[in-house]
Amino acid sequence: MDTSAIRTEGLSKRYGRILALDALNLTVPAGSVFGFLGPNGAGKSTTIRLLLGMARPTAGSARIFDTDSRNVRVAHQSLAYVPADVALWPGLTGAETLELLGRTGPGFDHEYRDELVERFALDLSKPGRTYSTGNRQKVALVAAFATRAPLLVLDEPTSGLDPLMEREFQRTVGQARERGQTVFLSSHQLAEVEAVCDRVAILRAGRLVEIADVADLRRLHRSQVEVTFAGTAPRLAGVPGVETVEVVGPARLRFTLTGPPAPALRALANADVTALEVHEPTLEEIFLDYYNEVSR
Ligand SMILES: Nc1ncnc2c1ncn2[C@@H]1O[C@H](COP(=O)(O)OP(=O)(O)OP(=O)(O)O)[C@@H](O)[C@H]1O
Repeated sequence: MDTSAIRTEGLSKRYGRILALDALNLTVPAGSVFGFLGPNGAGKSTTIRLLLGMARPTAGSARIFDTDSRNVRVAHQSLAYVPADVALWPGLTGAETLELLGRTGPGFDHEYRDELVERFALDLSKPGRTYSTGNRQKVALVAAFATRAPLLVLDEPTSGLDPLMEREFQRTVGQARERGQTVFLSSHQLAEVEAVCDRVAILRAGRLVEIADVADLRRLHRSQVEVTFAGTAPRLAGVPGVETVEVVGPARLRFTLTGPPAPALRALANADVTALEVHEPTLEEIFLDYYNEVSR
């Protein structure tokens, strides 16, 4: 039995002359919270459509647990999906909508659903046509999280939520992780991905440019280091990983550090360092680095 919730092999999709997705190899371990990032047009929604069996791959394949994603009837017994643009039935109330979605999904935890309705401050008595974008998103989120689906596929699920609700969303993702559910989260909100995801994939122009644990990504990318010293300045020229050394005060230097810090630490150990500050890059800085690098 495969322990991945999602596994794609050479997954490709062509729309006429546009290669929207180019041989994607992606493994999402079961039980992980996985971020799926990329600028507009990178191929995120195309990937999600292929995973859901809503589009057919031009080449390659995708599996949801042990089922080919084209086998929609079986694959959807293990997943719940929140689309980027949630459309609700205009004439059904929120309560009726949740009832309906509960019956079509892979099972429903009614008690948890009621708790989520409270936490997301949802008024279920109104008809769908009166819900704002954010409230439609909340209905879809509650419906998805209240299933016992082993895999939740969320496509930009919080773009319409206010900061309080965003916090509630993050808490709910944490609870899904505790239950052992897998969360696949496509998002433009990098702080959100940073807060909830264990692992991320970065897509650009249909290609995977990075896939790594969030902690490793931070470690491998540029950190800003500030050193205060007494006496002679540490000699940092030519030290592997050290770049753009700047003097920022009479006894203070700043430099960027990429990769393992050992060579820089050895160089600093030879000086009388009185203070050391390391600023690790945010996911946003890392993302912009990738984006600028490949668009240059
Ligand atoms: N049905 C379609 N017909 C033709 N081209 C398409 C179709 N769907 C997507 N594309 C193209 O495929 C590429 C990837 O689009 P996709 O919607 O997957 O990107 P995305 O990463 O989801 O972007 P966004 O962040 O803006 O939602 C784009 O160049 C897009 O124009």
